[in-house]
Amino acid sequence: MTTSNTPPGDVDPAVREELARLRDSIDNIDAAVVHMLAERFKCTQQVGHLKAKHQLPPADPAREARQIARLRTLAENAKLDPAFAEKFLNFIIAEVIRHHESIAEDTINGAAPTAPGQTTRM
Ligand SMILES: O=C(O)C(=O)C[C@]1(C(=O)O)C=C[C@@H](O)C=C1
Repeated sequence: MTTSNTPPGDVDPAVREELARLRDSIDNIDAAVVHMLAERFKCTQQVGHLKAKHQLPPADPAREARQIARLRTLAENAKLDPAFAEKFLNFIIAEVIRHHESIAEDTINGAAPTAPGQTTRM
């Protein structure tokens, strides 16, 4: 593997162009990921309110196990490391559970509800 630190000015223009093209795609994908995550959190906020209202536990390990199994299969089919997919889902779900707990606490304390998309109160 070459690890030489070529100064930016010395890079072949064709290489520079290809890098810029790939980075444009990466930026588009990152934007899509952010928008999809925002939509997912809008759904989970509603789940959090529903669970709090009906005194359901924030976490549902059986549902998580099904999600992980499904995502690992999707990842394998998409040639994505299933262990990474599982870690990523667990990371997101941990944040969701934190939100659910906070909504449940606020519901018990009669705090003002958070606005859609807002995860913490001002
Ligand atoms: O489906 C639920 O019950 C949720 O609360 C959503 C969600 C998720 O983010 O997908 C989060 C926590 C649960 O442990 C399982 C799944």
